[in-house]
Amino acid sequence: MTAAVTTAAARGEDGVATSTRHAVTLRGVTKRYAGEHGVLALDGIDLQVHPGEFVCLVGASGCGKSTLLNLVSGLDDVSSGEVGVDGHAALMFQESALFPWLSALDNVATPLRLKGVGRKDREARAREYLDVVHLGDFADRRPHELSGGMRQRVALARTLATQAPVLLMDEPFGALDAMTRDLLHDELESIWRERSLSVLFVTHNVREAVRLGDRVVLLSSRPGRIVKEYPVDITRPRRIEDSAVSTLSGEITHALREEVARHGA
Ligand SMILES: Nc1ncnc2c1ncn2[C@@H]1O[C@H](COP(=O)(O)OP(=O)(O)OP(=O)(O)O)[C@@H](O)[C@H]1O
Repeated sequence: MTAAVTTAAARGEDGVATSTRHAVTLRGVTKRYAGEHGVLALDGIDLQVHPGEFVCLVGASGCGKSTLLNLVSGLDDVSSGEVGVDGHAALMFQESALFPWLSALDNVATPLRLKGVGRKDREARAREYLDVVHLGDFADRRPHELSGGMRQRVALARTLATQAPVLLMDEPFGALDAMTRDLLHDELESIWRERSLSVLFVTHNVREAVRLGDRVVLLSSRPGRIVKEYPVDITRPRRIEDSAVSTLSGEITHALREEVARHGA
């Protein structure tokens, strides 16, 4: 599913709004889940995404990547610190979670319907977004009639239909084969540039992070803390197999391995 939130200003732990100049801002964010053992998922996260920037977040399984996106999207609340989004943010998941009984067109039109956009308008706009992801000829198909890659394209079109300037992407291509993923990297990159979006993209795949990101942020094992940020100064367009992508991916993977070993995960 796609969750869209509007956050005019940062939300602090006390619920008091403060202004933000970045697309996404996290200041001293800590998240502890309630329960008998009170899992500390994130600890003291300071992170900004600049307007128009593509930031990738990598880290070991369970380090709190999804938790961080949920906090930014407003699906969950911080335990302390503050999180802010300048405008709207839309969240896209690994599993497209399309409504199986709706056509591709109606799936994409759903956020517009929820916003109260009339039928004719929302169908015209949903067609436009399906064209953006090259699925204009598949508007009437239902999810089970589409491949995994096509379903993720529909989910991407639905996320874009929210018209959010900030995209939060939680392993959106994790379940796809390498070739399809490669195509979707190209498509996402051109959509991001054409629409000047700000993207916070979570992945397990360090190469994917270096292929896509302006910056890669490495999180430690639980509790998630920022270990290091890597600017990616590799000229675009990039290919995942480029030697410069391999070299930086190797460096980040080495740091990630050390991090995992330190925590005995
Ligand atoms: N609702 C919850 N209640 C209690 N603990 C939770 C909850 N959601 C997540 N956790 C715990 O918080 C930690 C961080 O989880 P999260 O899903 O954010 O990690 P992740 O980095 O996205 O993991 P993965 O890479 O495996 O998807 C994990 O230890 C997880 O078990």
